[in-house]
Amino acid sequence: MPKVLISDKLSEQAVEIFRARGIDTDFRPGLPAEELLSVIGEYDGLAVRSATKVTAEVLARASNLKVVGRAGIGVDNVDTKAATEHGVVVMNTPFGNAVTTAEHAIAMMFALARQIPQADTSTQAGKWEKSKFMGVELTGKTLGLVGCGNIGSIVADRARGLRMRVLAYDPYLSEQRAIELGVRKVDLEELFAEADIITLHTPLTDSTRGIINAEALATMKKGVRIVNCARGGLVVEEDLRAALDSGHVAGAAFDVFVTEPATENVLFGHPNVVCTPHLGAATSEAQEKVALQIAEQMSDYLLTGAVSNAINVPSVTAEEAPILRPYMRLAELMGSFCGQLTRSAIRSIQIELEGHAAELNADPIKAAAITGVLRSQVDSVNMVNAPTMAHQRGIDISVTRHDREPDYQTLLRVTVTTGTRTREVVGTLIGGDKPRLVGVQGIGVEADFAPRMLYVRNYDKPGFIGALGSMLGEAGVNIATFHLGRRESGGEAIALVEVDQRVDDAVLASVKALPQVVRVDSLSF
Ligand SMILES: NC(=O)C1=CN([C@@H]2O[C@H](COP(=O)(O)OP(=O)(O)OC[C@H]3O[C@@H](n4cnc5c(N)ncnc54)[C@H](O)[C@@H]3O)[C@@H](O)[C@H]2O)C=CC1
Ligand SMILES: O=C(O)C(=O)COP(=O)(O)O
Repeated sequence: MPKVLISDKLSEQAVEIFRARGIDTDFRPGLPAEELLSVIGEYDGLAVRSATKVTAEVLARASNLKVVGRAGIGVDNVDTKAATEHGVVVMNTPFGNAVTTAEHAIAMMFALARQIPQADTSTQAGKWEKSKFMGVELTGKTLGLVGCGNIGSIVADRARGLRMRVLAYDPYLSEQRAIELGVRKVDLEELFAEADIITLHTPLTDSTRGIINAEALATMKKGVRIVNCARGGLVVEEDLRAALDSGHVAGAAFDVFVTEPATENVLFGHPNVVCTPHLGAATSEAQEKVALQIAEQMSDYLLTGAVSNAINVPSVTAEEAPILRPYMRLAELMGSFCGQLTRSAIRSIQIELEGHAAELNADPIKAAAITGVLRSQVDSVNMVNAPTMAHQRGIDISVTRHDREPDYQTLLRVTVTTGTRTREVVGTLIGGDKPRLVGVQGIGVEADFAPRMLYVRNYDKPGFIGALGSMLGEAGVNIATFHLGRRESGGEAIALVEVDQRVDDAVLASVKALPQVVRVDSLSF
C-alpha cells in the first residue's frame, strides 16, 4: 500500500480521500524541516502547500518518493530540477485557488483605494477621522496587469466589471486572447507609463525577478498603486519603500514577500502599505478544492499511473493510462533491447509509431523508450528523468508518427544510433497488451522479451543451429524457445534464443567462434 505524508496545513478532505483510496496517510502539518529529512524515506508521496521546502537534500533522502503534490499553484518551494533528476513527479493544482487569489487582489485594490485597513484601525481606536481617509474611485481608472494567465485573466474580468480600463503585459498572451478578455496587450513601458494601479500575476522566474525596481518605478505615473499577490521578489522591496517614502507611489498592497514568513519587512510601518500574510489562496472554498484535487491526482498517479497537472512529465489521463501502460512496457523493453547492445555514446534515439500506436499520446511512450535505452547505462533512470538525462547526454530524440498501414495493427520502432552503428527493433502488442518483438535490424523475427535471451547475428549457413544447440546443451543450458529470421536465403540472419539458465562468458565466446556467427549477446528483460 503506498504511503503519503501531508506536511502542510491542507484541508482534512485530502486525508479522507487518500485513505478512501487505500493510501496509508500521515497528516503532520507544520512538520519541522529536520524531521521531514529523517522521515521522508518512508513515503511514496508528499503533499505540501508553500510552507514545506522540498529541497534537493529532502529529495536525496526520499528513496521511495514518486510524487510531490502541491495543493496550490506556485511550486517555487519545490526543487523541481532535483525532483526530476530523482525521478519524482511534481504536480500542482493550477486552477483550484485562482478565483480566490484573484478576489484577494481585487480586495487589496479596494483596500488601497479606500484605505480600509487604516480607516478601520482609526475608527476602532475611537478617532472618527472622517476627513483623513479621502479615497479614489476605481471606475474609469487604468489597471495594469503584469502577467495575464489564469489569475490575471480573472482579475481582468472582475476589473472590467468595475468599469476599469485594463492593460496587460504578458509576452505569452496572444492578441486573440487579449481581445476575448477585453484587455489591451501592451509592452511593459506602456503599462508602467499609463497604469493607475499595477497588479502582478506572474511566477517568480529569472525574467520576472525584480520586474518592479527603482528604474521601473521612476517611469510610472506619480500616485500609482501597486498590488502583489503573486510572489515576493517580483518587486524590489527597498526600491518600493523609497518610492512610497518620496510620495511617488501612493500605496502598495502586498500578500507575498521576499522572505516568508515575513515577521519584519522594509515595507512594514508605512502608512500607505497594506499587508496580508500570504492569504491569497486562503478561503475555505479554495482550500477544499486544492486539497481534493491534489489528493485525487496523487492517488491516481500512485495507484494507476495517470498523470495530471505535472510540472515535469507529460500528462496521462485516467482513460489513457490503462491503454498506454502496455505500450510503455513495450517501448521500454524495445529500448532496453537496443540499450543492452550499445556500448558506446548514443547520438540519437528515434521512436516511430504506426497503426493504432500512431493515434496515442506519444510523450509517455517516448519517455519509456528512452528509459529502456538508458537503463543499461544508468541505474537511476526512470520515466520522469529519462528525457532530461538524454538531453544532458546530448542525445537527439525524435518521434515520428506514420499513417501508412503496418503489417500489424499496431507497431513501434525504436532506432538507436551511435557514432558507428544503428540498431533498430520493431515491436507490437499481441492480444492488445502482450509485448512482442517482430523485427531486428530490418529482419523479420518474432519473439517474446524473455527474462534470459541470446541474440545472435549469423549467416544463414547449414550447421549453425545444430552447433549452437550442442554447445548450449553441453554447458547445461536449456533452450526454451528458438526464433530465426533472415534477410534472404544464405544471407544475414538473426537468432533469438530464450534460455532457462545464465550463459557464461566462456560459452558465449565459443558460440561467437562458430564460423557462421558474427556476434552474440546475452540479454535480460
Ligand atoms: N498569494 C497567493 O496565495 C497565491 C499566489 N499565486 C501566484 O500567482 C502567480 C500567477 O498564478 P497563475 O495566474 O495561476 O499562473 P499562470 O501560469 O496561469 O500565469 C502566469 C502568467 O505569467 C506570464 N508570464 C511569465 N513570464 C512573464 C514575464 N516575464 N512577464 C510577464 N508575464 C509573464 C505567463 O505567460 C502566464 O500567462 C504565481 O506566481 C502563483 O504562484 C497563486 C495562487 C495563490
Ligand atoms: O498556490 C499558490 O501559489 C500560493 O501561493 C498559495 O500558497 P499557500 O498554499 O496558501 O501556502
